[in-house]
Amino acid sequence: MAVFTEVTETQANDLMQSLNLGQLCALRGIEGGIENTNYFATTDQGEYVLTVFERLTHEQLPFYLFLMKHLAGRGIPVPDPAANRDGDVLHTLSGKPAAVVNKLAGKSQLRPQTAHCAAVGDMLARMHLAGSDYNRNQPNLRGLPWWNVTVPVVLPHLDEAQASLLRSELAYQNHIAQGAAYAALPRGPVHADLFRDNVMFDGEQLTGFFDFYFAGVDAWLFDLAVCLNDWCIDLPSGRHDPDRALAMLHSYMAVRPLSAAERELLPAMLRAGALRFWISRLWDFFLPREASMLKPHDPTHFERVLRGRIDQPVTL
Ligand SMILES: Nc1ncnc2c1ncn2[C@@H]1O[C@H](COP(=O)(O)OP(=O)(O)O)[C@@H](O)[C@H]1O
Ligand SMILES: N[C@@H](CCOP(=O)(O)O)C(=O)O
Repeated sequence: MAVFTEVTETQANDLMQSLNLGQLCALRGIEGGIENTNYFATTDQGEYVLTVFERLTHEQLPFYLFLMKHLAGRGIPVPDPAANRDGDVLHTLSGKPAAVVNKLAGKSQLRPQTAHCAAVGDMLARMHLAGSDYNRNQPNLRGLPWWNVTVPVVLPHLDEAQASLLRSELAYQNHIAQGAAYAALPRGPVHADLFRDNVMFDGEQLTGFFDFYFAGVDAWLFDLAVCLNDWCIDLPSGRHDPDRALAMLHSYMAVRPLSAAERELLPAMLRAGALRFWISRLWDFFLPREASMLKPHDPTHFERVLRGRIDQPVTL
């Protein structure tokens, strides 16, 4: 269970009251999640999610929280951070930054069909367009500069074949990032971690995107690639699933057609999306933070996905 920081009922009740969200009835730590402490907080007015941020700072958090507010205000189904009477959406609990958002309806669809992939593609494109006039700027903190710093830290833990793949892929991505096609990619706020466990569905109806705490300004195509790598693969092998991928791509492109540079770099960004999560999973696995009962994700999954993207590039 990912409760790194214990929150008492008195602390939670005081926070809910300061946000005018009513009297606390129940507080329950949420299992799952690996980054932050999350609680479901039920009051006499509704159901909310209280998050204590374990890694992100008071300086970084306004970018994410106001992005969610911006998107919610434009009709994208994302959690809307609650403000106190001074308009602040970032609060403090036990000396750490904290926020309260509305609880989304629905549940995650961990075995998605083409209809779910199409719904994600459609909403992802709408979210990109809705975020294009967001006025805060923060890079994707898990982007290329972080890969360059983190790869040397994890390399000593790998066998020679893995280390060689990791080194060569990092070199390839640095090369791609210096090219003209990469510079031409349309950019804006991206979710950057829109895995199956960060989307809610009611049947085939998409009810929300959440967990924006890896968001940042980056290439929109990178966001799409991260989704394709998680939603549109055969899970055991990591192999690309053409039916689900085309469903996602077509519904994305029906809202926002891809540019020539995006079509050209789709194979490279699929590799980048796999590399990013291979590195972070290796980092979590070999250099874990202290946490109660934290279960790191399997890094070898994204090693397989990356090898698949290199051996069988996916083109449009
Ligand atoms: N706004 C929300 N509405 C409904 N459930 C949520 C919401 N935010 C988080 N959750 C639940 O909490 C779990 C963990 O949240 P998540 O943001 O993924 O944690 P972490 O940031 O630690 O990875 C999710 O899988 C989901 O079940
Ligand atoms: N999606 C990432 C890990 C981030 O965890 P989340 O629970 O915040 O989505 C992965 O699968 O490696």
